[in-house]
Amino acid sequence: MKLLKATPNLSIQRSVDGGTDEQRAAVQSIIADVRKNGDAAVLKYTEKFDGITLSSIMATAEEIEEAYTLLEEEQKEIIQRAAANIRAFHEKQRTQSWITTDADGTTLGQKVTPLDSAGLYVPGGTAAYPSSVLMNVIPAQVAGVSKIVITSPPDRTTGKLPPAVLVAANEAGVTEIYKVGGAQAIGALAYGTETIPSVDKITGPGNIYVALAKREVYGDVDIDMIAGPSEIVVLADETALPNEVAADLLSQAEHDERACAILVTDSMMLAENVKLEVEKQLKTLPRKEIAASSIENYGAIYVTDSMDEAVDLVNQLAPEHLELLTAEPMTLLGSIRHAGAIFMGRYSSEPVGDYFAGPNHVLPTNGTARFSSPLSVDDFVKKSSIIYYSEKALRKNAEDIAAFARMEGLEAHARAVESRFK
Ligand SMILES: NC(=O)c1ccc[n+]([C@@H]2O[C@H](COP(=O)([O-])OP(=O)(O)OC[C@H]3O[C@@H](n4cnc5c(N)ncnc54)[C@H](O)[C@@H]3O)[C@@H](O)[C@H]2O)c1
Ligand SMILES: N[C@H](CO)Cc1c[nH]c[nH+]1
Ligand SMILES: [Zn+2]
Repeated sequence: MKLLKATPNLSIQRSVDGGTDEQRAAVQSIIADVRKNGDAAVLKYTEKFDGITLSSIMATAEEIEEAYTLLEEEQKEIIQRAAANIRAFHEKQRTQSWITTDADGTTLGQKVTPLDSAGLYVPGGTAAYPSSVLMNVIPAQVAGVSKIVITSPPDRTTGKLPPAVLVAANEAGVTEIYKVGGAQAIGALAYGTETIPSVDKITGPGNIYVALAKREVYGDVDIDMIAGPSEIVVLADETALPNEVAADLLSQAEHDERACAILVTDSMMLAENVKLEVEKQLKTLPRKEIAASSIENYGAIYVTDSMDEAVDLVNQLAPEHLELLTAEPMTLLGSIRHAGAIFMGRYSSEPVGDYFAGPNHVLPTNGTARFSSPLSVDDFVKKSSIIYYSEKALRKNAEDIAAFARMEGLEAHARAVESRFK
């Protein structure tokens, strides 16, 4: 892991580059093919990229039933307990319609309406993500979306979805689940096939092909964000324990070879000890090749001259996950401006949020926390403005409105308002 002295104008290496020309071209051609040839194209790309011929594109009731027999009772209960926490948190995000009326009868408001349909992508190339099922489904349900479907890549050998994914979906109340991954899944959700319905919004994280495909279909449907590989920044002082810092960094490095794990600290002693700990702990991980590659290429330890400088650097990084492992994390919270989720203190290790606390784990990556937010109930609603003017209100304001219209050279606008009083 690189140990570097932080400099004021640090150029940050990002792990997402918008894909190569070849990847973009491949994604465009997959989407065009799915748009034109529907299920046949979906099946073709599933064979090509997932190495399996599907007997059914949709997960069957038998597959869902079988999944329950393959999971231990305790595992089902963990899924249920996590779901309860995630639901409780997202219930607090509900936004209400509102309306106000003033003395002359002017009534203004905002009507909140759930989206009619949402397609939730659950990644599955190198790991199964039942937690991502819950993190996508629950906010959509709390928002009141009536049609919710899931897509996720099938297992290469069985052609089925991982049992935990099927159980999480079923426990959350979704049974329309398609065994399709990658750009072909996104194309199908955007434009529909004989089997897979088109939806109004596609959410959920995925690899570069999924990300590029979401970018490609945006505008025809809505998307939540382009979520890239996982990232963690730990901001720590000399009170942090090196083994805990290293463990937290590795928790995200094991996701993906392009995941990004960074320590920012004002303590050279901590920096050196974390470096040693990362090397030691890495060796014992089952996914050590993935984590090692992530740490080698995108991992870094930055040592700053002060905590103020460290906080500036964190805001520059705008990470997906930020851990504050300092003596008094609360005192730093006000100065953190850019982070998808902020984990406070040593008992709030990042996986607490990945699985269980309740806040969403689909978060802005790649510096986009500068301007975007975690997946939430807001992603699954839209707002309409409500305008009611009484005769009295229009009389009072007609002259201003008509004059404004003429200022823009739009005579028909002015006359529309004046026509009420002719
Ligand atoms: N932000 C979050 O909440 C969150 C949660 C879980 C995972 N993740 C991230 O999601 C990503 C998951 O990636 P993944 O690959 O494991 O699963 P994935 O489901 O995103 O991608 C697998 C699919 O990619 C397609 N594909 C593979 N190679 C291809 C090629 N050469 N050409 C065209 N398509 C191809 C295949 O169709 C396959 O089904 C990781 O980066 C992980 O860090 C993020
Ligand atoms: N850390 C991931 C988001 O970047 C979410 C996740 C799912 N499972 C484990 N982790
Ligand atoms: Zn994670």
